[in-house]
Amino acid sequence: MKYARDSRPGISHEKTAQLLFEALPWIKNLTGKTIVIKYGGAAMVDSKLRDDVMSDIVLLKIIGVNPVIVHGGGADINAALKHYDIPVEFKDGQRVTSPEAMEIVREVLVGKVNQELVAAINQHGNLAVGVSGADAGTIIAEQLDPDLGRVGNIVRVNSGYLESIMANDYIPVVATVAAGEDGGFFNINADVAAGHIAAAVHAHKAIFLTDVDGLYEDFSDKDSLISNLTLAETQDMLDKGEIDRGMIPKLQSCIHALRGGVFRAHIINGTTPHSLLLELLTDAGVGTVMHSTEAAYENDTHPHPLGVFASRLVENLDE
Ligand SMILES: Nc1ncnc2c1ncn2[C@@H]1O[C@H](COP(=O)(O)OP(=O)(O)O)[C@@H](O)[C@H]1O
Ligand SMILES: CC(=O)N[C@@H](CCC(=O)OP(=O)(O)O)C(=O)O
Repeated sequence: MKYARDSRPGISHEKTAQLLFEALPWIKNLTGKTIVIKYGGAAMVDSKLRDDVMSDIVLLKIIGVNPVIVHGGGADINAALKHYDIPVEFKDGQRVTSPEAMEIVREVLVGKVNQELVAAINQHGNLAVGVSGADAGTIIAEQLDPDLGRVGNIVRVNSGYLESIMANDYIPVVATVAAGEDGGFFNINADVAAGHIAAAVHAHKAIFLTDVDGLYEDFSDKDSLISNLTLAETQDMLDKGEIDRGMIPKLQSCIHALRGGVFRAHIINGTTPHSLLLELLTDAGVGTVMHSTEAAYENDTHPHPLGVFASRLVENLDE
């Protein structure tokens, strides 16, 4: 015999139902669309969090979204380089990559992080396929700058392999090692790769999961989190030179993606539990959204106070 379940502590059945219902227009809008999710090393703080992020991506897949995961692993690469006594150095968010460091980058990104993410997803059913950017010439690169060593500038993305994986209903998980035009491998910043891949697969959205809540106008002022930006405003932020560290390639990639046809780019905190679901399936949203066009900017009501779901629902169902 079982007794009736209590509702969740502090949340009434009505509120739970309301929150579930709120997701409906967002699900309707996202079903069938491709979304590129960049999962950065800064948000891979532990295996529990990583597994939660992968579960959220499985949920998105089940509701009909086509996710493409492009992952980093900068923190793991740093640890491995230190282990082998190889210097760790960055310039404008790009790792200075000697040929011996490139070997470690491949081992960590393709051999470790990629397989761990694939395994985490496949616990929910065999949905994920691991891909190195060098596979099927998916990412082709040339040397970006001799001072950066084996860091690649993306020459082109051949999206056919990724598209065939999605067409067969699998989730591609991409490690950002590129095939070099010189026959070697190149290290590609995962933000940069995500922006190029998003444009190449005609993604509806590109979402960057990191360890901060989004883009701050002034990173030292925690009250300056920006919720919405136009493409021009995003470019302005970069041009002003006030952004530094890992945020530079992220913004450059958002701009690349938006100019390449992606509708919206988001930066959200991957260390906040279920931030992907909160950003994609609730009215309130949680991070920074950059819009490809003025119309996209004008039409967005993010962040919304909870409670506008009803008008949003009617609006979306009428489309
Ligand atoms: N204006 C800014 N707003 C938000 N983050 C910023 C800003 N300027 C610099 N950053 C830095 O960018 C970092 C995110 O980039 P990074 O460390 O490369 O993360 P990931 O591994 O997720 O790519 C943040 O932790 C923060 O220190
Ligand atoms: C050229 C370059 O900087 N490549 C990056 C690739 C991994 C990455 O981008 O990882 P995150 O997303 O965790 O930062 C690196 O070597 O760290």
